[in-house]
Amino acid sequence: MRVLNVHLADHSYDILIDHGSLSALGQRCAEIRLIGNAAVITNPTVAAFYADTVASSLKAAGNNVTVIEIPDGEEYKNATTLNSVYDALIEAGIDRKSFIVALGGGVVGDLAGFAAATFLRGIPFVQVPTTLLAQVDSSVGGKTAIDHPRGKNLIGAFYQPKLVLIDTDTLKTLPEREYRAGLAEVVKYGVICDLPFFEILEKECSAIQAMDQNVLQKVILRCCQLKAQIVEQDEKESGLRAILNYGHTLGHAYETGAGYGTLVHGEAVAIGIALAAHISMSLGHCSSDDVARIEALLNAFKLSFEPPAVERHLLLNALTTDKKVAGGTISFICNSGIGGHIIEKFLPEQLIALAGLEV
Ligand SMILES: NC(=O)c1ccc[n+]([C@@H]2O[C@H](COP(=O)([O-])OP(=O)(O)OC[C@H]3O[C@@H](n4cnc5c(N)ncnc54)[C@H](O)[C@@H]3O)[C@@H](O)[C@H]2O)c1
Ligand SMILES: O=C(O)C(=O)C[C@@H](O)[C@H](O)[C@H](O)COP(=O)(O)O
Ligand SMILES: [Zn+2]
Repeated sequence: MRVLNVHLADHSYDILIDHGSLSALGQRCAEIRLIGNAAVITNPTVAAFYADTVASSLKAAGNNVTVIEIPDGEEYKNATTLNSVYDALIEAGIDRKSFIVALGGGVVGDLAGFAAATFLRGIPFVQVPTTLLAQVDSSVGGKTAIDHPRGKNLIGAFYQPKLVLIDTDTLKTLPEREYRAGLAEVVKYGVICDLPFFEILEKECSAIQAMDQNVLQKVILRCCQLKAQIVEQDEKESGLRAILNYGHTLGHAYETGAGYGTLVHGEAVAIGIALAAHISMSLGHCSSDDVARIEALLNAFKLSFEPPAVERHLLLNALTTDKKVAGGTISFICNSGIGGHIIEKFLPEQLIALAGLEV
């Protein structure tokens, strides 16, 4: 098992990376004194594969377990679903000594995490991520949220989990499209802060796509390490943490503009990364060779970065609600070469023009 601690004063926690570890969840929770009533929040797709294992493990460790299913899809990461979760938590008698388990991808993790942050003004929660994207990114760092029709993750809280348990075996049932989407966030880490890691991704591209356990676990560990290092320095995104938003400014605009669920998050991020790389080049922050390498890696992971046709006003609307907007200007994350970052500021209209999306 690979173990990584996220050091955050009085709310530090472990990330446990292994294969076949789902059945030890109850024991791992008990080790950090999470025992009593557990509410497992998941969706029908994930539940069909893993809810029994998780519920049995929690019961064997002495918990009463309630499984709460929410509909599957980004289009349900909203206030209506959140309210239905609050109803189910009340119905199940969940109290402040209880805990929530988020079993699923980033949609379940973000919504269940926000439910945990707000229910009874905050109860403990554990992340059990079952997509690659959630294992390398969304389960770590404490961003929890629901979407608003006007923009992604507009209602949320910074609220850290008590534990992240990553069982890489769960990826065996993940659709290929979702696995590929997760690789976009993996590429992000290399581009913004780790050239040697980017080079490993180039070299190990086939092994990663074949889900070679050893290589895969190293990749997940490296992503979690990089994210943890950034979050430890700037938990609530007053500065540095914004670099984790590389590829997301325009990516989120496409994800929202195309309609939630049309592009999955990682696909939108791949589009955003390619656009950010071109903008970085036009500002002199990287070379055309760097852009070609970034695009080649996205291509190698079969990630399309061709932006779909989305009307300009929809992109602009989404950009104006981005959480990085302050005083009308938006902070935009550029890559500096490969492995570095620079933050620029633009008006949303300028950004559309710079990205060549005027038509
Ligand atoms: N909080 C953060 O820091 C953060 C970071 C990145 C992304 N996000 C958010 O995460 C969300 C995207 O997450 P995602 O890519 O995991 O998508 P997702 O949660 O929608 O999961 C993708 C699909 O895979 C299915 N699935 C999940 N695990 C499975 C498994 N093991 N086997 C079979 N099917 C499985 C799901 O039911 C879903 O249909 C977005 O809402 C995004 O905004 C949050
Ligand atoms: O953890 C972060 O910080 C990130 O920005 C990670 C992103 O991959 C993730 O998609 C995040 O939810 C985006 O945050 P937002 O603040 O732009 O909603
Ligand atoms: Zn993301």
